[in-house]
Amino acid sequence: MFRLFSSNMAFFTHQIQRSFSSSVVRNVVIKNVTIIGGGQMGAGIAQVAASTGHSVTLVDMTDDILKKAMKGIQGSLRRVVKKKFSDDPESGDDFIQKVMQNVSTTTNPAAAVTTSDLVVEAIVENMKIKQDLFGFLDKMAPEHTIFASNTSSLPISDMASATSRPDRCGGLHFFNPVPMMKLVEVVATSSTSPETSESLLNFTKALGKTPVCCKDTPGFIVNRLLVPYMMEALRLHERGHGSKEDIDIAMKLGAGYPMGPFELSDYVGLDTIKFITDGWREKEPDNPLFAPSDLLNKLVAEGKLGKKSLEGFYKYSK
Ligand SMILES: CC(=O)CC(=O)SCCNC(=O)CCNC(=O)[C@H](O)C(C)(C)COP(=O)(O)OP(=O)(O)OC[C@H]1O[C@@H](n2cnc3c(N)ncnc32)[C@H](O)[C@@H]1OP(=O)(O)O
Ligand SMILES: NC(=O)C1=CN([C@@H]2O[C@H](COP(=O)(O)OP(=O)(O)OC[C@H]3O[C@@H](n4cnc5c(N)ncnc54)[C@H](O)[C@@H]3O)[C@@H](O)[C@H]2O)C=CC1
Repeated sequence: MFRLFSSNMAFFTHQIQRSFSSSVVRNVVIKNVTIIGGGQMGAGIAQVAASTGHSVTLVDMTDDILKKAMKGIQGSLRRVVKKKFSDDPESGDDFIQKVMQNVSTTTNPAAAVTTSDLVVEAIVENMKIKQDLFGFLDKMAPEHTIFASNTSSLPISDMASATSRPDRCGGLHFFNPVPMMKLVEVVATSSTSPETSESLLNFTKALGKTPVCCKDTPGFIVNRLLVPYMMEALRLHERGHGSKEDIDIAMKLGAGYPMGPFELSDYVGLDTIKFITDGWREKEPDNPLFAPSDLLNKLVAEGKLGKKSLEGFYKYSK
C-alpha cells in the first residue's frame, strides 16, 4: 500500500515537475544574456545585444582579456556612432555610455549564469572544451535558460548531449564582424524544442539581424560553402597557380567579394579555419574539399593566426 502510494506520489510529482518545467520553458523572452568567450565573436555579440537593450554578462578567463574585449566594444561602438549620430555627436556619446552600462564582465561563469535567460558560448572551436563548459553550466543555470553555441562547424547536438536540457539547446551562428554582418544562422537539432527555436528566432530579430533556419549539419549553410572556397584558394596558391595578392584582387574585382579569400581567412583566424577543416576531415577523410594545406598548418604552428595576432598571410599593425 505504502509502495503504491509512494510510487503514485513519485509519478504525480514527476508530472507536476514536467508541467512546471514545460510552462517555464515556453516562450522565453530573452533579456539577460551571458556570453562566454570575449574574443572577436563574443565581444561582437555582447556589443550587439547590449546595443539593443539586453543586459549582458561577458565571461572570459582573465581580467586582461575582458579589458581588451571592453576596449574593442567601445572602439567598434565609436565606428557605429560616427555614422548613426553624425549630426549629433553628444547623443552618440550618450548612446555609447548606455550600451557600455549594459555590459558587465566576470571570470566566474557559474555566477554569470544564475539569472541568465540565454547563454551563448563563443569560446575556442573544440568539442571537448565546449562540452565541458555546457555540462558545467547546466548545473548552475536556471531551468528556463537556453544554451546556444556560436560554433562555426561542430555539431550542436554533441554539445547538447553534455546537458540535461537538449530541448533548450540550439545554435546561434553569427558572422564576423558581428556589428556589421546582418545574418544569424539559427540551428535546431532533432531535440531542440519549437519553443526554443522560436525564442532564438525572436532574439535574433530583437538584435536587428536577419535569421535563417538551419539543420545541425557540418558548417550549416554559409561555412559549408565558404570554408571549402577559402581552402581551395589556398591550394591554388600552393600549386603555384597564383599569388595570394592576385587571388584576393581577382575574387574582389571579379566576383564582387568584399574581401579576397586570404584577407578573409586572416580576418576569421587561421586557427579557426584549421579547427574547422581538421574536424570535418576526421569525419570525411576522403572528401577533397577538406584536404589539408601545408601552408595553413605551418602558419598556425608559428602562431601566425591572422589579424588577431597581427600576422597571418599578411602583416597588420594594431
Ligand atoms: C567563420 C565563421 O564561422 C563565419 C564567418 O564569420 S565567415 C566571415 C564572414 N564575414 C565576411 O565575409 C566579411 C567580409 N568583409 C566585409 O563585409 C567588409 O570587408 C567589412 C564589413 C568587414 C569591412 O568593410 P570595408 O568596406 O572593407 O572596410 P571599412 O571601410 O573599414 O568598413 C566599412 C564600414 O564598416 C564599419 N565597420 C567595419 N568593421 C566594423 C566593426 N567591427 N564594428 C563597427 N563597424 C565596423 C566601418 O566603420 C565602415 O563604416 P562606414 O561605412 O560608415 O565608414
Ligand atoms: N572568427 C570568426 O570569424 C568566427 C568564429 N566563430 C566561432 O566562434 C567561436 C569563437 O571564435 P573567435 O571569437 O574567433 O575566437 P577568439 O580566439 O577570438 O576568442 C575565443 C575566446 O574564448 C576564450 N575562452 C576559451 N576557452 C574559454 C573558457 N573555457 N571559458 C571562457 N572563455 C574561454 C578565450 O580566452 C578567447 O578570448 C569559435 O567557436 C569559432 O569557430 C563563429 C563565427 C565566425
